[in-house]
Amino acid sequence: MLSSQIPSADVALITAGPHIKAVTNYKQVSRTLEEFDVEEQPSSVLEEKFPNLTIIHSAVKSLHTKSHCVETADGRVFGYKKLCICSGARPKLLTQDNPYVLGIRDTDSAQEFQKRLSKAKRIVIVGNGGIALELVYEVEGCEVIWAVKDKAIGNTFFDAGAAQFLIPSLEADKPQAAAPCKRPRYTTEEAAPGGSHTFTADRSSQAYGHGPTDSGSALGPDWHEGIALRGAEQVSRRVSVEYQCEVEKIFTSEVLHKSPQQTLRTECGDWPVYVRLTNAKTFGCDFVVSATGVVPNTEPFLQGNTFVVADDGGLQVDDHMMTSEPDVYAAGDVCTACWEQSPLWQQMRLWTQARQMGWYAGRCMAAHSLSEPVELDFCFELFSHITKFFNYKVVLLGKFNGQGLGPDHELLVRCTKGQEYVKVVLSGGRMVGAVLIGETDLEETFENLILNQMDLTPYGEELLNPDIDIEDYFD
Ligand SMILES: Cc1cc2nc3c(=O)[nH]c(=O)nc-3n(C[C@H](O)[C@H](O)[C@H](O)COP(=O)(O)OP(=O)(O)OC[C@H]3O[C@@H](n4cnc5c(N)ncnc54)[C@H](O)[C@@H]3O)c2cc1C
Ligand SMILES: NC(=O)C1=CN([C@@H]2O[C@H](COP(=O)(O)OP(=O)(O)OC[C@H]3O[C@@H](n4cnc5c(N)ncnc54)[C@H](OP(=O)(O)O)[C@@H]3O)[C@@H](O)[C@H]2O)C=CC1
Repeated sequence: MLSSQIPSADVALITAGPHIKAVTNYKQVSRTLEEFDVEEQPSSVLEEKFPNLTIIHSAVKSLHTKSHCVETADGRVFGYKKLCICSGARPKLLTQDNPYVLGIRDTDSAQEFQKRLSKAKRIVIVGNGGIALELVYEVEGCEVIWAVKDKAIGNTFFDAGAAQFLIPSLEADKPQAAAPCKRPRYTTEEAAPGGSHTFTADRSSQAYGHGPTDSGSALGPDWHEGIALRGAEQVSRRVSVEYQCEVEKIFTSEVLHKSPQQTLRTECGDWPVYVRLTNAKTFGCDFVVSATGVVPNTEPFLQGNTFVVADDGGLQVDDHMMTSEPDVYAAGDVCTACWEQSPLWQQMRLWTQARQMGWYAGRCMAAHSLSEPVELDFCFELFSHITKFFNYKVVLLGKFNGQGLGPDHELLVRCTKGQEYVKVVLSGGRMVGAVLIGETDLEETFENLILNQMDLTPYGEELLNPDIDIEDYFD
């Protein structure tokens, strides 16, 4: 964005990763919903496209905001007039430095996971967000114990109703793989080697590194397509969900050998590692996946500077994506949006928002350099996200889980088992959010209804009457 907005300026992209990921096949689905692919491209492709762009492959070691320069791991120093920090985030692991606890973020950590999984008979997945939802559905040939803090699955994206709709998909066989995704996989130079419910259906373990040099880009959508997520057993999918519990303790078999708890070993079998949950159950397993959220990658930038950091560890940015340090902007997972937000938008660390923030930060940097005014982009008016869980298309709009609305809201739900789940959040008779699972075709109409804040009281429950073509009606 920056390169195209000010062709006369020298723009440098400094990255610790070996590849550049570029947005391709961008499609504006509706006013705020968008879909796009992300492809790895050689630096030369971007540099040819933008003659004013230079790509530097080295990690930033330190930032000196007073003297306006950054130092890279290979000892070079680059001065800047304006800087945007887009260093992403890393997994917030349950415990650091435990060789049996893995996080998944980038290509290397995904490959390490795949390698360890290929020899595993049982794994424990902790967390109830995006990565856990993807893994429990995709992993085959290995028993999965899924420990979630909540009463229902997928708390970061869904309410209990949607979770109920999705759960039968864990029991059923996966549909035959669709046509292979045309998008190039996220590969490095070497190709990747090939109350409880039960549903049957060498790099070191610090698989995710913490230093700036070993942090690659986050994987993003479809990362598991084209890589086999298969364990060592002949079973298909077998997931047991342990609800409303957290991890109390993780200990290895050596600890068990030395402890007087031999009975535990007899009960749980002989495993490399054991996880004790707060529901008093202990599971032995081959390894644990900590899918417990992310923490912004701010370290190399903080030392010696006076950034204001938000409670979640992100660099605070204002409505021009500016941090508290002069001439320093931030975008994507590393930042925390601290402007007065639209009542229908919230930050979530997602690919879509990273693209939108990066794009808008580029516009702001260019406008400020040219002393031009710039207004907060329209994309921050309404939260919108399209994704896929359990092979269903999922669209989330606005306050899709009634976030921040308190008890003062109403829900309308329409559900056809195995086909669609539609939930609308109404506040004062106006639509403020929606969850659409399946091919509902309602996203554009609902987006409009949310944006125009029309009083829907007269329609009542008819709003979700499947016999009314609501799209036609509101057109
Ligand atoms: C497994 C997985 C699946 C996901 N699936 C989805 C999905 O389906 N939909 C969705 O919307 N989002 C998804 N996400 C989230 C999405 O990938 C992130 O929100 C998004 O990539 C954030 O973009 P970013 O540019 O801020 O950070 P990143 O993509 O993490 O990029 C940060 C970049 O900064 C570089 N870097 C870090 N530190 C330094 C340094 N000191 N010096 C130089 N360079 C540095 C890194 O090498 C990297 O290239 C997923 C994430 C994961 C981990
Ligand atoms: N399709 C998509 O859109 C996908 C998006 N992503 C994104 O990638 C990033 C990483 O994904 P992920 O790691 O799943 O993060 P998420 O933020 O999606 O989910 C983290 C989950 O872990 C829970 N949690 C946090 N700490 C603990 C703990 N100590 N014990 C047990 N549970 C805990 C959280 O609960 P609580 O919320 O109560 O804190 C939450 O349920 C996120 O930004 C996510 O949005 C990832 C995969 C797919």
